[in-house]
Amino acid sequence: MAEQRAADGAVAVADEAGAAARAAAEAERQAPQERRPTVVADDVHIYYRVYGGARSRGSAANALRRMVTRKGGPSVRVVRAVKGVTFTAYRGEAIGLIGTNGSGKSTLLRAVAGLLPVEKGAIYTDGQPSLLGVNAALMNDLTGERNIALGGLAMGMTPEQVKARTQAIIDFSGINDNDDFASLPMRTYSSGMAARLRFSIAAAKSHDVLLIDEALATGDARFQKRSEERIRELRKEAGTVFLVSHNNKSIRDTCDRVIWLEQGLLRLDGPTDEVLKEYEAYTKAKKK
Ligand SMILES: Nc1ncnc2c1ncn2[C@@H]1O[C@H](COP(=O)(O)OP(=O)(O)OP(=O)(O)O)[C@@H](O)[C@H]1O
Repeated sequence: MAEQRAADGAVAVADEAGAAARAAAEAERQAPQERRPTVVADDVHIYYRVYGGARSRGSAANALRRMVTRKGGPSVRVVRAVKGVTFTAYRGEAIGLIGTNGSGKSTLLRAVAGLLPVEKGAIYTDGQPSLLGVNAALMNDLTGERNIALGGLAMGMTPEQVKARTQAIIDFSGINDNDDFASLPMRTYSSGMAARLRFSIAAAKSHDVLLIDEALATGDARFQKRSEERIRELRKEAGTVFLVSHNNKSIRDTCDRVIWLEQGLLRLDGPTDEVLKEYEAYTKAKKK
């Protein structure tokens, strides 16, 4: 009997422990999904160094003087493109990056993608960020189909996955709407068609962190709508999307949070409507 009670007690304890473990697992499953950081930028500074660009040193006479006197090295001018930006991006967020020309948006995006080093501070990412810019490298002499294969493989798809998705990518891009352009070299595409193909290749895969630079601005209205829908889907697939754009409507339709950069500084970071309201007032005042 005593043994039976002990056994019952053990079962009860095991049940309790099991319930607690299940509750903890459930809490862990829910909580991190809601607020799991994917990109942390900690006081990020990014500088460009332009060689031969220093003021008052560029003339031929100055170069000759330096050669004769053997004084002074090659002149270097430092452009401080991003100056101490801090933010945390979470899983499931779509974040718009806005700011006037030269404010540092593309630079910050390239640094998040790991394509530019940071001078000071640090960027931490969970997962592999993929940058989709209008300049994303595809081969002009290869056909659209070959570029889809190359792009897909470069993003880590298997050859089978590439094969299975090629038609869907062509259809999404709309490059074959008027003729069979997929079998022609990319140099025969208009800039809008090429940008659409780049977007379609990148959007064919779900990304941990997808970085989009102005891609939506290049397509026509129908393609913009399709790509906005796809961005919403990518968000649901649990990634984080960053979108650099001068098109406030695209930002409004796609993003729930906006980071506003101005002259390399983070000016505002918050809900889309609030930040865009301030930004629109700022750009209006600047125009006057
Ligand atoms: N390769 C480079 N070498 C030197 N300076 C650069 C280089 N690329 C950008 N910059 C400078 O860095 C600053 C930020 O440029 P960036 O392209 O990040 O701005 P942006 O906000 O994306 O601008 P836009 O809206 O015009 O695309 C600018 O002052 C620009 O002149």
